[in-house]
Amino acid sequence: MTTRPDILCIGSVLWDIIGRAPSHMRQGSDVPGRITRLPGGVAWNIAMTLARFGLRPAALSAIGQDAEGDELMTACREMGAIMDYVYRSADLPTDTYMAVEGKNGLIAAIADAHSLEAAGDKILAPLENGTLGSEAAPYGGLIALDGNLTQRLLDQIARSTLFAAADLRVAPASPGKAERLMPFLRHSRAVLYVNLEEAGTLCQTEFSSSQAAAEGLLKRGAARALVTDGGNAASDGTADGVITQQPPAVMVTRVTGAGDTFMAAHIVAESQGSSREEALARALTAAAKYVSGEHAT
Ligand SMILES: Nc1ncnc2c1ncn2[C@@H]1O[C@H](COP(=O)(O)OP(=O)(O)O)[C@@H](O)[C@H]1O
Ligand SMILES: O=c1[nH]cc([C@@H]2O[C@H](COP(=O)(O)O)[C@@H](O)[C@H]2O)c(=O)[nH]1
Repeated sequence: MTTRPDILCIGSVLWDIIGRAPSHMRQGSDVPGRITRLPGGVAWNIAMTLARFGLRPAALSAIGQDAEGDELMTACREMGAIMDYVYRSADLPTDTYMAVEGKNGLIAAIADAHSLEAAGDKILAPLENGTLGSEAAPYGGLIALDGNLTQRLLDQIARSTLFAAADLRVAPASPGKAERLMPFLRHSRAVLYVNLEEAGTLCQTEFSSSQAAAEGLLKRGAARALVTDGGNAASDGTADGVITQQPPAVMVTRVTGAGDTFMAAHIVAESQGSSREEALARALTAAAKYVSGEHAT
């Protein structure tokens, strides 16, 4: 029997193919380096971070029935996620993300999430067919949703009765995909996790602080917004008001994944009954430890 998940992570679970070179790179560079492959996708990254904090995540995604898909399923299971609810497509290939990083940081990346997009609402079947929920008895637990899904499906989710009882936590997949989360601005219960740039994209403006961004998102109709701003103060805005806290000052050794760490730590804190102030402080502490290289993975 499958263990009951603590949280569903809906969105991209794919292979990350990352090329890293120790030299400074620019367009057209052809240099020696290392190429690695590991499970990725925003939903997966959130799932793994949640698992690190002690929750048992289940993924809802589309993975091909190809050899890459079989290997991905095995790798994800070995890392502790429940993969039984994943939609395995017979005719769609397993998705891939490819990035090139030089000494001077990320040079470029391409996210090929076409199979997830093509699978559409098939990935949500377990929430409808009674496996995890149904129209009559919607899933009532935590859900982390990533913005790799199509605008159309995100729109459908925002209005669906299948999600009416869920504690929905939403994150954009990349700054370029932030506007796909627009349907959740007027959603009565969704919690948005965005950085300052993504908040600006959603509100079609530029914000100078997380507090202003949280207020802006609330004004546009968001029920709740958590806004981070790197080493600057982060905010949690609800109808009850905006709480703002300064992250601990740390020596930064890595920033990729800081937003996922913040979100996962915040969800875990609230699932353990923390107040809004406490949850924000715990998320900032976890993200500070992460960027300073303390939980190196
Ligand atoms: N330079 C930094 N100094 C201290 N904390 C940081 C720094 N960069 C990120 N963090 C921590 O990580 C959180 C998320 O970072 P941010 O860069 O806003 O998210 P994203 O990775 O989504 O762009 C911040 O709220 C903060 O707690
Ligand atoms: O459009 C997308 N871009 C990036 C990702 C995922 O985000 C991570 C890289 O994000 P960042 O560049 O923020 O480190 C990778 O795991 C990648 O698979 C994704 O799911 N969708």
